[in-house]
Amino acid sequence: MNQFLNKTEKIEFNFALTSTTNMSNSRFAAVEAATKHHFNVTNAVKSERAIEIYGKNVFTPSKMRYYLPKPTFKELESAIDGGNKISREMADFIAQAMKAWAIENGVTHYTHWFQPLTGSTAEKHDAFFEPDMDGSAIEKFNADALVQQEPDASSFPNGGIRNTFEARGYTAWDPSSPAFIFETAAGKTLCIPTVFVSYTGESLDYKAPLLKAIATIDKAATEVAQYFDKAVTKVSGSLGIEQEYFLVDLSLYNARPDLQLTGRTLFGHMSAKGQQLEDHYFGAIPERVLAYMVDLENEALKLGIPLKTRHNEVAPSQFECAPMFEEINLAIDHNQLLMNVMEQVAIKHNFKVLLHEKPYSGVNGSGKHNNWSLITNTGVNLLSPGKTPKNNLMFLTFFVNTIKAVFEHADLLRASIASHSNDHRLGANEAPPAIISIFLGSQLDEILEEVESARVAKKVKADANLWHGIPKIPDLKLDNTDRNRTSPFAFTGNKFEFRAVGSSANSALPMTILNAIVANQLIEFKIEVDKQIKKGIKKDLAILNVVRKYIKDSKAIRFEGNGYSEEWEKEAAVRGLSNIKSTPKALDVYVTEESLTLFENLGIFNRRESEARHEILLENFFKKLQIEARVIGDVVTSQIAPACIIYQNELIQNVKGLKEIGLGIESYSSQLNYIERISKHINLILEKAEEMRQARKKANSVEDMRERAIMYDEIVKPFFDEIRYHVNKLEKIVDDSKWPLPKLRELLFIH
Ligand SMILES: NC(=O)CC[C@H](N)C(=O)O
Repeated sequence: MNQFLNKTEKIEFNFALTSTTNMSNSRFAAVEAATKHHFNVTNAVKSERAIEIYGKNVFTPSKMRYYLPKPTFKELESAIDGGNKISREMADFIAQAMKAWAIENGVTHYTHWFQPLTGSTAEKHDAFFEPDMDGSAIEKFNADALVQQEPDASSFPNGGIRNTFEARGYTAWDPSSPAFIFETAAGKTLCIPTVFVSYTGESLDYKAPLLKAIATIDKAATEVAQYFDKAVTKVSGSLGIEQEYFLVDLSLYNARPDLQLTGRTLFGHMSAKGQQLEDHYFGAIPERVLAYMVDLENEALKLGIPLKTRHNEVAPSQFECAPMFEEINLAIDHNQLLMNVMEQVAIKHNFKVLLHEKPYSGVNGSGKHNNWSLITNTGVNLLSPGKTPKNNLMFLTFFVNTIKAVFEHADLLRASIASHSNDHRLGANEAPPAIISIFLGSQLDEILEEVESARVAKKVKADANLWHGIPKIPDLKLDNTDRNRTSPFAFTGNKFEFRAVGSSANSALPMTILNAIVANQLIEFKIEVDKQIKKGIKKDLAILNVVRKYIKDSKAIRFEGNGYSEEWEKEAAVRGLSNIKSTPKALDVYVTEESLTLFENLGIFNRRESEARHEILLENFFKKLQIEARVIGDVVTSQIAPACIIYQNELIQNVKGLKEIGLGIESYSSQLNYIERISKHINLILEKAEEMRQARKKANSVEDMRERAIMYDEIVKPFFDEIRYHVNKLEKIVDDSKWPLPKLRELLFIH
């Protein structure tokens, strides 16, 4: 019948459905509002032509060229390309150009835009406006304002780095990521990407170490690439970030304190229909969601974020967007910015975007798959099998060095993706497990077997032309390579896909670690190869010898099978691979002597920075659990238990009435059973909530941050599922009209 109604009638029809229910219940008010939102999809949003709006709000090189004197522009270009320092004088020119461009575009304020260790981005706006001596006003922005600002470092996570007497921190301009205009209904702000460091120079953000890792891998990879091609003078990482997310109606979200405060549902009986029919993945995008996506894409494109792909993901109400590849630092800035834009645009559509890795237990979680590769200044993708045998050896070199790096430092990669929220996702419903392994695909797996075999070595030695001995690697088409969703680190034809990264994470951390360990591996590789060359072994053979050795050494990390299976967990243990399931323990590796030395040698983190970061991550972990525990306590005592008691009282009245009119126990035995069950579950949730509070108190009394985080994980967190279990039982028996929280079926299916 629905299909014959027009939109207004549909809305009225739906009101009629809900109006019989208890409207004083905020859940039903939310359901009603969500239904309205569903039927009021705005048609005002239209896909704009990408080539017309792309980069409109970005101070791109072409805009700079327009605003800058020619020699200054040339100087700036080579400074950015070569990673050289920009002089004060040049910075002043750039500041003037930026100001002119921004003001012409209606911008009133500017801000340094940085990525402190809170996980979100930070900004502090200043107006261009300044009063002049004569009582009028001018608009001012100069090199000082562009290059460096001084936010108070003590109010950001700093892991004890700041001295009590010196709370200052500095943000410093990152010229390799272009300034952009962030536009909201309230106005426009010029945002200048910056790093954030303490007064004493230690990094307090995600970007500074990433930039160091990028420089380190550039140097290490360039030196190795020069074995094959002297024209290579620079190697950059490229990154394509797939972003998974959930959308939930804003009214329903606002009626769920758990979603509001923790980003995930802490209670909720699974909807009878979830993802079991596999009918959502790649399905037709719901109209309201498509309107959101189009709006998001328009805004992202204006900011120079090259969004290209959109689709439904596996779980109901789960979606994905993905941009084209970009240089790593830019890709990460864009992803951070994208997450902000996603939230901003969602509100306009009465949606809330959930970036949490596991908003709903029982359906798929969300990842942020990081597709990483290395590209030379000559345009060669070092992880793409080449057309010539010589290129094949180059490919094998970088491919095998990456595998070896992951093998040697799997625990660091595991730590780089560890968070309280990703703990719920790893190993649950289609997400990669906590065991780091690499999937290569059968073709490449076989090729490595062959390269490793003595047969190839003999052939190569016998053949004057070394290249002919190396097995030919066919031109791999992306679509031809097999896929393995169960692998945390999968090769996909011309790049590695680090799938274990969580949807809410800042990719800078996993990318800092990945680039650092691969750089370190390449440095070691070069030392070994050079040693052999010195001994008189031909360069190509020396390379092949070390590659073969690495293939052998790193075998244990390669796994082609089902990463979800129990057998893999057992086999991984036999192979000696770690399976660290909880964050506080996964983080230990950051402060082992080996890691401290590694990061120090590579110039990425000094000891103090590593230790501070470790502490910040632990603190963040336990605080997030602390918030979840508090929300659970509040909701069960002030919403769930009272609602259940009201229903229980109705049942009691019913039983009394039936008794009064002379009916026997057989007429109200079910009611009695319900009354008892409700009492049992209410008592349990209230008791458990109190026990959980005591456990929290105990954990809070522990000084050592690691110990405290572990206690939260081991003695507080287990209550969450226990309480959830009983709440879900109650949800099933209590009168639907009295249930105070929007149910999962409503959260997942009204959009
Ligand atoms: N289709 C997919 O790729 C599922 C990925 C899954 N959502 C994850 O958490 O990584």
